[in-house]
Parts: sequence; C-alpha cells; structure tokens
Amino acid sequence: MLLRYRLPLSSPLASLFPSQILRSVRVPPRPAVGLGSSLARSRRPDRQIGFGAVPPRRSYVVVGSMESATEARDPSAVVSDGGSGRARLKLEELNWDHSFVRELPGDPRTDTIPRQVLHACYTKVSPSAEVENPELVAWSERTAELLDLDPKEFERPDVPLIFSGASPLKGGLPYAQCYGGHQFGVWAGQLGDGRAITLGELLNSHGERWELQLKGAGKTPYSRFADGLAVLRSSIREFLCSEAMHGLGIPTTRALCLVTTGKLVSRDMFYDGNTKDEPGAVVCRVAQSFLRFGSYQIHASRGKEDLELVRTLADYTIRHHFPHIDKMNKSDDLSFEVGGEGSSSVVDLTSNKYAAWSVEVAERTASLVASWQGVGFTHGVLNTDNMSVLGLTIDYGPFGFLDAFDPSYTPNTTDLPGRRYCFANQPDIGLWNIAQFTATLSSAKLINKEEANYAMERYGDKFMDEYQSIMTNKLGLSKYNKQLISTLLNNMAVDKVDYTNFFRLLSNVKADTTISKNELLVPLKAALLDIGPERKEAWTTWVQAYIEELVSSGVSDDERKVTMNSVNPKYILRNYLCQSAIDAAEQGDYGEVQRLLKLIEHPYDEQPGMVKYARLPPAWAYRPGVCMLSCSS
Ligand SMILES: Nc1ncnc2c1ncn2[C@@H]1O[C@H](COP(=O)(O)OP(=O)(O)OP(=O)(O)O)[C@@H](O)[C@H]1O
Repeated sequence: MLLRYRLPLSSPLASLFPSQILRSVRVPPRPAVGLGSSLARSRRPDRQIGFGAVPPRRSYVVVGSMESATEARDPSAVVSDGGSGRARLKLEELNWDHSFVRELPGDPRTDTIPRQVLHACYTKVSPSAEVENPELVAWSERTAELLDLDPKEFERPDVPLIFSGASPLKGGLPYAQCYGGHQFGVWAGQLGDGRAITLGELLNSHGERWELQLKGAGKTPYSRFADGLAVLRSSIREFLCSEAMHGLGIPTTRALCLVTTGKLVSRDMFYDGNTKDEPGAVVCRVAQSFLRFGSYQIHASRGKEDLELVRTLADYTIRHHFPHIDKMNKSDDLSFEVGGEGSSSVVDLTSNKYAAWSVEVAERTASLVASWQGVGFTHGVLNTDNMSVLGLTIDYGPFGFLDAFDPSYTPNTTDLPGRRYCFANQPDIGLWNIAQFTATLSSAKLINKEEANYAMERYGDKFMDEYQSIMTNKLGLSKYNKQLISTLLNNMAVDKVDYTNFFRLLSNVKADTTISKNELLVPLKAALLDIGPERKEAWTTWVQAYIEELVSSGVSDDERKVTMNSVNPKYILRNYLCQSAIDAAEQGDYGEVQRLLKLIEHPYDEQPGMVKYARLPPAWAYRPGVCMLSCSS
C-alpha cells in the first residue's frame, strides 16, 4: 500500500501550535514539485541512501567527507606526535590543496569594488581588515587537532597577525565565494562572502578536507554597502556557539580561533540610528565546505548562460564531499515509487547522481533541524544562504537556546513581526529551503519533478523519524509516545519551564508506581518552582502517566539516568552566558570566553564547580541585546 506523504506538521509541537506553524510557512509555487499531493514508497527501505540512522552523539561523521579520505596525501610527509597518530604541523606546513580555485571557474577581476560577479563561483581577494596590536582571545584545541595543527603554534607572537589576516598564511590562496539567497522568503539576488575570506582548503593526515575562513577580514566584491568587518560581540558568540554545537554532537562549522583587530568598528545594534564604536574581531572558521543552498541558487537565477555552472558546482560538490554517490552501483537497489493521485512512477537514484545527492542533502537537513529541536536551539536567520549543503549549522547570528519553553521564541529582533524563524517553525522552514534547493536543481535540469518530490518526501520522513527518536530518548522511553510528549510540551509552554534544566532533572524520576501523589513532583522541584497550586494537578497527572510508561519499558532507573544524561545537556550556551563573556572581553579580560569554551566542550558532564553556569538567566538578561539580537554584527 502506498503511504500518503505528510508534511512534518504532525510533530507534537505542530499539534499544539498548528496556527503558529502554518501562519508563517508558505511553500511557494515551484514549477518542478508537487508538495503534499505526492505518494511515495521505498521499494527497499533498508537500502535508502543518505546517512541512515541518527549518528550517535559525539561521533557524528559527515559520510561524504570522510570518504574523501581517498584523496589522502603521502602520510610519510608529516611528522606524527607518536601518541595519537595525529601529525603536529606548524602553520607553514599545512597541506594545502586549493581544489575550489583549481577546479571551478573564478572571477577574472581581483578588485573589491562591489559588483555583480557573473559566470564565476569565487573572486580571488586577500584579507584587508586594518589591525593595530591584534590579540588572540581564544583558540580551540579540538579544532586545531582536525587540521593537525601543533597546539604550540598558538604561543607564536605572530598568531594574531596571521588570523586577523594582516600577515598572509604561507601556502594560502585566499578567495571569497559568490552565492545568493532567499532572505525572509524573498529572493535577494547576489549576496556572497561579503566579509568572509577563505584561505584555502587543506587535507589533513587522515585525508579529510578542511576549509579555513576568516570572518570579518575586510571587503570583497560581495560586501555591497557594508564594511567587510565583524565586531568582538558577535565574533565571541560565533566562536563559542560553533564549538558548543560540536560539543552537543550537532553538525556545525567549527571555530579555530578568535582574534581582536585592535580597531573600532561602528555598529547600529538595533537599527535605530544609535551607532556605537565596538572592538573589531576576526573568527577563523573551519568546515569541510561552506557551500550553501544559495551557492547553487545564484547561478540558476542568472538564466541560461550560468545554468551549466550549477552542474559544474554540483559535480565538484559530489566529487569532494559526497564521493560515495559517485561510486554508487547500478546494481544497488535504490529505486522508489513516487507519484500523484492516479499516477505513479519510479525514481531510481542510481541512474541520476544529482537526484541521489538532493535526497542526501534533504536528509541531512532534516536530521540537523531535528537535533536543533532536541536541544532547544533557534537559529534565528534560516535564509537559504545560511543552509549548508553538508547539513551543518552555519552562521551564528542572533541565535538563541530556549530558556523558558516558548515555541514562538525567536531570538532575532528583525524576525519579530512574523516570527518566520521562531523555534516551532524551524522544521517547516527547513522544508521550504529544501524546496528552493530542489527547484534550483530542477531548473538546471539536473533532477526531474518526481526526483524533486522524492527529496522533499525524504525530508519529511527523515525529520519525523529523527525528531521522534530524539524526543523518545530525551524522556528515556523505549518507544515514541505522542500523547505523553505533546502533553509535556503543552505543560512546559503554559508554565514557561526551562527547557534544558527540566529534561536534565527528568532522569531523577523513579519508575515506581507506589510513590505517593504528594511526592511525585519532588524530583522536578527545581524546574517547577514557579508553578501555582492550580497547575500542580496537571503536572502530577503527567508524571503519573510518565512513570507508568517507564515501568512498561523495563529499564532500570540507574541505566536510564545514564542514557538520559547523555542526551539532555546540563550546560548550554545561554545568551546571558555569552553576554557575560562579551562584557569582560570588551574590557580586555578574555578569561570568561576561555572558561565557557572548556565548559561547552563537555555539556553532558556534571563538571563539579561549574554548576552556576546551569542557572537560569538573571533579570538583566531579559533585555534586547542579550536575550534577543539583531543581525547587526
Ligand atoms: N559587515 C559586513 N560587511 C560586508 N558584508 C556583510 C557584512 N555583514 C553581512 N554581510 C553580508 O550580508 C549577507 C548576509 O549576512 P549574514 O549576516 O547572513 O552573513 P554573515 O554572518 O556575514 O556570514 P556567514 O553566513 O558566512 O556566517 C552575506 O552575504 C554577508 O557576507
């Protein structure tokens, strides 16, 4: 029997707040797809491509990029540290590869005059931010290890000069990428790296490809009307949150280090005419690729002449980041039945690598969004230029983790009127963005209507599978219980319960039906302090139902606590914690940034002595600029 495709609106959040979700998400007309009316069935569900089951936390692997290990350089060329098997290189010894520039068409001009850059994926430009006594604020040992970089390198006095872009990094071949995007649902045309300058791609001793990028390093042809710079405030947030996401086990771009430029940068934080001089900074970001949905959209938007570039860039992406798709076998059974009312056809993913790729992008995106929902992360600006084709969290602007549970929470002041990017809308926005991506591939004739449909169907199914699995694990249950989870989220929203602390405390509830009614809420007391007597009954009823479900699962309390604590973080990077670190750093004290970095590297551990970092936001944090931010950065 064929299954009717459902939008991912059947999540507990959707059934609680359907109007909110439906209000702001309108899938636009797309020539090549027929969302909602399609039917799909995998002929061999066990053989679906993509990355299958949820990767276990802390061991997330980007399948494609790990397989690009086949490109590994000669291992004898590097000096190993003898212990970890990792090389320990000096900055000058990094193994640059520069595939992007070598293999893709570039802009013949190298000046930074703002302009439309046609028929090209990038422009060669060098960092140009002015610096004066730049300083190293913090660096991530974990990210350095990815690059085989010797930690001692960060003791070098020239590190702030190199990572502010003032001294060229030997072997680098800097460029800025051309991309476009839909912003708040409207096509914005060419955007591009207006202040991010890639130094190049390197291959580490495991053959993994990593791109290094300086964000805030000066103007490029894509800077439009802006200065190409970034301020310390937003750079601390990006540096810490990208490492925090990794600590949580969620795919993300990474941060190697953060330096001040020693120069002031003018910013109008609330777009109200009150500009302020703030310290300038540069973050060195690292990712296997920074390619976004908008990287393909821009070429498709330019009509016939650049359509071929969509294919060229897609080929490049598959070759380097999804090599398993190139290696798919015709004998693999990857065909799926797809169709509308009264008609159906078969999509065979082995016969079209672009279709297989679009399905994997859809699945990775679905999985990413589900993991955000699990930890209460709200991205804040899910424009298509902020959607990584590798399924990474990219661009840490006005993000926010939920404190008090509120599905309509948006951390972005610009988003307030429509709340398009609020927490509850993220799953639907992910689909909206995938629809733009598949429409782009369709217009370049890389995939057909059925294949586009199938990619979107996979987004919906994958999201539901992952979301249900994440919520089931958060509650320590053995199977998904929609009613129990919906009621819980409803209770949490009514009483504005802290999302992180509640789930962490939940593992203290015992699977014991003999506990007296009066005692049932004791393990959750710290999270339910503010509930009035009239709400006690609702919570007691829920805990009773929860305990019954726990008993039926048959898992011991101790075992369940360990499992639940490995998915419910004790520490998250609350906006007020970031702000405390920013306030100190703006006074020249970088200690809090460094302490927070250590804290968020192990968010699931108790970390004795650090418990104050699990506290709820203080009163001062409930003001714009702390709990909510604009895109001004
Ligand atoms: N100060 C700036 N100078 C030049 N361009 C900018 C500046 N701030 C933002 N932009 C550009 O505006 C567009 C949208 O900005 P957005 O804030 O989403 O990106 P970003 O934070 O600069 O970059 P990324 O998405 O790479 O993290 C991008 O093209 C970006 O490069």
